[in-house]
Amino acid sequence: MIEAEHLTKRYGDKTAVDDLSFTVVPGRVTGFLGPNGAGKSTTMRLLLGLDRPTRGDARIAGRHYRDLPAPMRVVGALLEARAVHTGRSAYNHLLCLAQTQGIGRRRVDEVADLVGLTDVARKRAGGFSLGMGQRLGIAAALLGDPSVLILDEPVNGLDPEGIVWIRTLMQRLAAQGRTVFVSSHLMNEMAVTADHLIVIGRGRLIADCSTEEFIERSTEKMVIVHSPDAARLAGVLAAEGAKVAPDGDTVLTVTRMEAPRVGELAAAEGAVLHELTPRRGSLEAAFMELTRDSVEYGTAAGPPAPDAAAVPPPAPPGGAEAAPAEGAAPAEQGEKR
Ligand SMILES: Nc1ncnc2c1ncn2[C@@H]1O[C@H](COP(=O)(O)OP(=O)(O)OP(=O)(O)O)[C@@H](O)[C@H]1O
Repeated sequence: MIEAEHLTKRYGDKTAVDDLSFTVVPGRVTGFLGPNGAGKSTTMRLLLGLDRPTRGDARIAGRHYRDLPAPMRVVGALLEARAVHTGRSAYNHLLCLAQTQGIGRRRVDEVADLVGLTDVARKRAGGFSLGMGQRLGIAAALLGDPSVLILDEPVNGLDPEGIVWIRTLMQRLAAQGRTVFVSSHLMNEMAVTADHLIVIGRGRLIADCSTEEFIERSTEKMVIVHSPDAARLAGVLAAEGAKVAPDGDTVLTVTRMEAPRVGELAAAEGAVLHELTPRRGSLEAAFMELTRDSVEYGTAAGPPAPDAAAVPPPAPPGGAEAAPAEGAAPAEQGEKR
């Protein structure tokens, strides 16, 4: 378990983390989200004892990081900054880390294999691509077979195959009963990876809930209807309280009404349906909505519009109402700044 209690970090006048309290429990992947500068990396550094809180407490498995007797066996971490000895081979990098904690060569071979680095393990880590570097960092995080994983942007630099691989790995580690705490800016990826979310903005807690609840809280569910009788159906649905936005002659985006009810009304009207698809809002749209006031480094034009699934279509003509829509033992990690 990871626990933050009234965690606060100030750098001069800047409050990077502001009275943050949350718990990350085992058995699920918990996503850690927030706009740029929200305080995610600082929080992770505080958890890992790389920085001292100004106030509050951060514990892993019930202890401060510095009090863990064999930290790598309890918590594996991948932080954004890469901290490898560039002249050393990947294998030797892992071996050196392992030796600091009495971990044997067999485990080094195992993790190199697990992250798909066996073929290049003897190559100089300094020549690694960003994606290979991430894999090496993840291998280092896993060395001690820890029950807690703290991963800062692990997907960074990975190709599509690598992204699927890390997603599957995180889900497998959580299913084994481990605590997996992962930050990312890739909303589509988090939507399919994280069961639970902790969202912060300007160092403060914005949400601590399931991914599904987070999306439902701030986006509207919608139903996409394809029908050759769309115009007639739009009137019927709007009269029954739905918000209907036509898209061309045959497509309707319906909100404020569930798919079964749309189907029933279509049947009663004798309207032919070619498609009736319930669609939930996107995590990206929910994130934009809930963090709107916390964006520190926004552009003058504001954040870009969320994806189509959640964008309100234009007002329809005629009648129908418009719808809205490294592992390294952290001590091995370099300072981010
Ligand atoms: N060592 C430091 N000295 C001064 N300010 C810092 C330091 N570390 C972080 N900050 C500031 O604290 C705030 C939070 O930074 P942090 O890197 O934790 O955010 P983040 O959520 O990880 O951002 P990003 O998503 O861009 O990586 C930022 O405004 C940052 O400039």
